[in-house]
Amino acid sequence: MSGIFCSLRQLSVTYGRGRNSAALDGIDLDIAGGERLAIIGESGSGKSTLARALAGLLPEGTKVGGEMFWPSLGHPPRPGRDFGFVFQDPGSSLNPVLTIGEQIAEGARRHLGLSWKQAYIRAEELLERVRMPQPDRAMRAFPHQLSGGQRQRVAIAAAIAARPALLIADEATSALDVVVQAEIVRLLDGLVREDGMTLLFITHDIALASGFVDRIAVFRNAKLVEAGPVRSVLSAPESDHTAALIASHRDLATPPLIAGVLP
Ligand SMILES: Nc1ncnc2c1ncn2[C@@H]1O[C@H](COP(=O)(O)OP(=O)(O)OP(=O)(O)O)[C@@H](O)[C@H]1O
Ligand code: NI
Repeated sequence: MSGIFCSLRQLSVTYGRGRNSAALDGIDLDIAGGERLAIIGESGSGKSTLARALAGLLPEGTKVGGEMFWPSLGHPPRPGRDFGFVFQDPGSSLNPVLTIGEQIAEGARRHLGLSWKQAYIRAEELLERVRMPQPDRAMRAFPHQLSGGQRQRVAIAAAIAARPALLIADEATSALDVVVQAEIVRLLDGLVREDGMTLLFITHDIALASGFVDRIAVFRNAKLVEAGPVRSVLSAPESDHTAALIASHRDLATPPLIAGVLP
């Protein structure tokens, strides 16, 4: 897939009641179909607000200005169908009283029009794709019986069950230890490549993102500071803020990371 997947023009978002400062202010950004785009920024810079705006998940009473275009979809994305969301805490997206199999199958059944039987077969295939150990047993397990990394694999399987065009990972690896973090990043990278999905990888960790994304967009105080290919942002950042973010990760300067940590 290529071409523009989504165009933002002067997108502004102000949450309702008692807030007069914008959470996003005049954002111009194009997202190409099939690209892996990292959204980087400090806490409160507006990263999750951008994800919610794209997904149409802003709370009621939020003021939205500017325009959003979806040239290839032709309509705003439908939750669960056109995009999948993976959050920091899979506990919040997984239902504690449903088996892993039930929750993954539900999305496939509803959005792809499969029978329960077909949906269960697809759910087990998805658990294999996210490299869940013993997928047949995992189908019958409940979320609390899994480790944090395994729950995140399940959340990813559920997010891609309906073959979305866009996958949004919002701090999806932040709660995991570095080894599991690297595994989940490698998994996401493989899945979006295989399926030609567009990936929005939201993180405060520029080093982690730089290892596998195509482009980086840096946010600060509701504004887009700069956006560009990983190499140019890392080697010649336009803003002092980006330079400072890079400087705080000395290991970013080492060639293996720039060349990609993922062989
Ligand atoms: N539901 C909400 N109602 C009111 N204000 C909100 C709401 N959600 C976020 N904000 C405010 O909007 C601004 C941007 O928040 P946002 O969650 O987008 O930042 P972020 O970059 O994702 O931060 P973090 O890295 O901590 O997740 C912040 O000032 C935040 O307090
Ligand atoms: Ni956030």
